Amino acid sequence: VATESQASTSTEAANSASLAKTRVKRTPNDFIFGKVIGEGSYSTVYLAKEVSTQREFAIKICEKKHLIRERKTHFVMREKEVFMKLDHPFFVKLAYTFQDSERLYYVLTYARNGELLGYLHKLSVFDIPCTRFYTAEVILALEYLHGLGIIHRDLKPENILLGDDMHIRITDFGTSKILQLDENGKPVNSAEQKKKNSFVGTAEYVSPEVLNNEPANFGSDFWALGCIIYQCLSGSMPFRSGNEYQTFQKIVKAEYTFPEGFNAEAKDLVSKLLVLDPEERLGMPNTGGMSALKSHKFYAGLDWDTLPSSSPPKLMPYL
Ligand SMILES: C[C@@H](Nc1nc2c(c3cc(-c4cn[nH]c4)ccc13)C(=O)N=C/C2=C\CC1CC1)C(C)(C)C
Repeated sequence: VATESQASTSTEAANSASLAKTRVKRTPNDFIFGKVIGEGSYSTVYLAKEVSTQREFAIKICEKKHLIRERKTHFVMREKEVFMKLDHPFFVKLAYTFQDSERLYYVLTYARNGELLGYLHKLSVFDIPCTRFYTAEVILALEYLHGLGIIHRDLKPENILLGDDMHIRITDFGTSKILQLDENGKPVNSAEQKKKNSFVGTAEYVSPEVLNNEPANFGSDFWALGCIIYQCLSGSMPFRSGNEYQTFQKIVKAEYTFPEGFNAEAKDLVSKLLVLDPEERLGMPNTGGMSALKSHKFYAGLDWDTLPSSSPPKLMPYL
């Protein structure tokens, strides 16, 4: 009996030790820092290698003094809150966080194949299969995100990264909004949720309602999706203009045109997303929700359920 109980205590000891190991806080010395892979508005993201495992990560570093001076602490808190909620293959994951006296460190997935935008610039436009595939992955990501009550609010090709497997990894949640949902997954209609936006997205992708200083809603992400589909197939942005003011004038009037030869099904889809009234955009409850968006003829024949495990189409330059 003694040996048995000894055995069990030693296994317990081993388990709790291994548990403790995963909980032990890392320090900057556990990593070798490499190139800067991106600058956020109050942070820098570095490529880094974990010494003990040789695994590569993206590490976001924020200066505490700068955050406090710029009153951005709530942004990093919100971002961490969002990352802790996310558990889906199409999003960058937060592996660990730690801090030293001056800085906060966020250890995140390194999306080895970089920004979708990089491929779009290299190829200038995507063909129909690639546009269908990658925008469908964005739709699945939005379905998951909105299901958690989270609005991305700054969706754009720079924030759609690509993993080793060439599936998407969406990132940059510093400016997301978390809505409280009722039992049917609908945003609760509260004063808090009607609060004005403390943030405006990137000019070319920002929605009319955000420019009119109305609260962002899930529709704001569908507007950005419309801009992204247009950009994948045309190589340019629907509301691009000489300067930001002119761009905003076009957005609030949903004033844009399609280039010659723009795919007809995609034209129909984009025209149902770039709609002034957010409630009337495809994907919103009034127009049949996510299932209506997923059954649009542009995605005819696409198997939504196997998408995350399917092999992505080759992003090929036109011959
Ligand atoms: C949009 C974002 N850009 C990026 N954010 C992240 C990357 C990332 C990687 C490349 C890349 C990889 N290979 N070549 C380029 C280019 C841009 C990246 C990554 O791997 N892992 C986590 C990231 C972000 C985590 C999130 C907390 C900020 C900004 C500019 C805000 C840094």
